[in-house]
Amino acid sequence: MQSLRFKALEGLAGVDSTLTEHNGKITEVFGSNVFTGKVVREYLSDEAYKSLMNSVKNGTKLERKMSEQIASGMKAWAMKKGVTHYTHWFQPLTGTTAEKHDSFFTLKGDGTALETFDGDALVQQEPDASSFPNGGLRATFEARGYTAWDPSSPAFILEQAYGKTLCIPTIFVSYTGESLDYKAPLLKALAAMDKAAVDVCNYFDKNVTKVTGTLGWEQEYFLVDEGMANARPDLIMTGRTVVGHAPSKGQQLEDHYFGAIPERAYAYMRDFEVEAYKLGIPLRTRHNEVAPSQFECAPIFEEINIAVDHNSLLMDVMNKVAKRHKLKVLLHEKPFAGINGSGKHNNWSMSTDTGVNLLAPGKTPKTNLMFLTFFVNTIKAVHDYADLMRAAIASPSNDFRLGANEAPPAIISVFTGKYLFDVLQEVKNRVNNKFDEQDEAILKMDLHRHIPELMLDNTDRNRTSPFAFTGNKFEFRAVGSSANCASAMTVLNTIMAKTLVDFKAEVDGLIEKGEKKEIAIMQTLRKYIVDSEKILFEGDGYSEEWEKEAEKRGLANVKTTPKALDAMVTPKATQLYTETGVYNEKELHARHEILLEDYVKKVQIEARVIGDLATNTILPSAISYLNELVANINGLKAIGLGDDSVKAQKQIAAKIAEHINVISENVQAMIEARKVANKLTDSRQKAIDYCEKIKPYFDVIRYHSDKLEFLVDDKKWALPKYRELLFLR
Ligand SMILES: NC(=O)CC[C@H](N)C(=O)O
Repeated sequence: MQSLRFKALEGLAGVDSTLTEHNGKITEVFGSNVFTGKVVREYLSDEAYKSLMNSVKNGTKLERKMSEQIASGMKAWAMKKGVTHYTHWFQPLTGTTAEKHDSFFTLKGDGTALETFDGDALVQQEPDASSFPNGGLRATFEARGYTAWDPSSPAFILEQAYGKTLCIPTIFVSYTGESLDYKAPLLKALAAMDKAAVDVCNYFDKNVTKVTGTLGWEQEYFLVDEGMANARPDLIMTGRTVVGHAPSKGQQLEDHYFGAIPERAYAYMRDFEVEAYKLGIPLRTRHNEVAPSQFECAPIFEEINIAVDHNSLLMDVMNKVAKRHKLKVLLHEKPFAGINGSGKHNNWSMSTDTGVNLLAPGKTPKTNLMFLTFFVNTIKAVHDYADLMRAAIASPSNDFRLGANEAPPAIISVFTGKYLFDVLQEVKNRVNNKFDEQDEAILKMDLHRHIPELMLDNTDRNRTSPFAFTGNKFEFRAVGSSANCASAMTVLNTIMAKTLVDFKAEVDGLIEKGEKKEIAIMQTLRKYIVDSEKILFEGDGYSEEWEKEAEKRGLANVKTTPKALDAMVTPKATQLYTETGVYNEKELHARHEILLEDYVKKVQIEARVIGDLATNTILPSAISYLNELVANINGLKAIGLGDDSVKAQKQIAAKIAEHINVISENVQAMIEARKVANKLTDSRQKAIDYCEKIKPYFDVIRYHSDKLEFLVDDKKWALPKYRELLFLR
């Protein structure tokens, strides 16, 4: 029987990349499936509209009467668009989105069939949630979980080939109120940051009443022909290739980055973009990324909560649309060894309701000082809680990516660019005890005039930095491509909230002692710069010198997830999260537990896939070729040829036999190691065991398998090769 690999290779030629989707203006479709803007006005009474807007802006609870009206408006809108079902749409800790559809259809007591959707159904639902990760928060016998409407993220309609569903973004909490999803803590972190930042803004501008966190993510991904992906059980089961000999040509010619987009990928992009536009996801850019078959898309930045929802939604849409194009989209951080992995760089900033981006250098001395305040506080926050930033991006898949191929290392540092680095030094050197308001120069530092220099730093930005300032925002580059941005954003906004609260307390303290406000701010900023400057790093994050230097500076370099997660449950983290109200202690421990379990399960699945592939795919190919060689060697000898004539074949046969042995032994040893690890009851210890005792087998098995791939007759190799996966489309 022909192997799937060769069927897939044959099938490739028949792929049609014609573009059939919407080709008109984006504005014609943008937001057409979202209950927002004009349609909300159209379908709601003035009263309901006002109370909804108020709830969106200030997080106030909606009166029951209002939610009835809103539900009825939403239903009318959705039904006009052909929707039959609705669902609460949420983001449990599985890493994917969740939906459970209910129809509008109902039967009344007298048998009348009606379509209904009331306020209760809008506001709260009780999905049977026993099977979501909960880290011990709920026993299965009391597994009730609630989804509750988040009015700040608009409802939308998901279109599938056979129907349309009204989706209501919700948070997901346990019966006892603990959060079980990504969104609930994120909303709390954003509220904490808002309050703390407004208080600090008011030093400079009394009119500021709200500060919103903003996020612009960049989604990197790979595209592989579906037929070929189907012939790689590792890609299907784990999202990455666990074996694969390096292709002769990889990314060394640097010819893919920003190159002409291949027709098939382009058709796919256009198609998912249109779907995204309908959902109000403001995609703006698309391009080829560095690795062959790697691409990126990015939207215009949005309010964090919405941006997070949009990214989760887009990942779903990308998966679905890929099917139509007979493609498989890989969102894994490192689908292919040896070439670039995929990140989801999170561009983060904060902006005021007076229209000021707090991380953009201002035009006047006053706004400059405000910029400097938020800039330095961010650096201080990252310095003080670098371990939590590391934990926020920890996942088994991101572990493969960090530290190579333009992905930052595990050491958390901040890149400011030379100009601002010098400004910080200047503040440090000039703001001393004698510093007073006479020192005009420093208070009136004209950062705005230096924007060209800032921009230069920005374009020259450091690709090895996990957290880089890029002119008017920070780019958290360490976030992985498959991650839910909420993890990174919850941490960042929480640590920002806490740092700003402490900052304000210090400044107020100085003011109470009679210090002038600007001087008090400057002095506190100087202190913060001194306290946190060891986190600043402008050089090559991959270099050995940096590893050594970072160690000298006392910066952590935690390379693996199980240990990186320790940071979540330290007394310092507990204090941070309880003080800011983002997690209570129970929730924190549950989350830690969930992430450890997730680690174990994912590494366990990989180990199984590697064992399976080695045993029933790789070794049989090698043995079959070995049989041919042996037959040939015997045949040559039988016709009277001497040892010399079979020399090369004997060498090849010996090598193949050796690789077969090593693989087989290691698969066996890995299974034994798993049995030991599986008996451990402590999740942390189990995760560490999986990381340190089981994962090392992956590399050994892979090494020998890749050698076999090189030696064995190409026709006998069942798994599509890197050169095919990466270059044929
Ligand atoms: N050019 C780039 O920004 C590459 C980034 C890289 N793919 C990463 O893993 O983050």
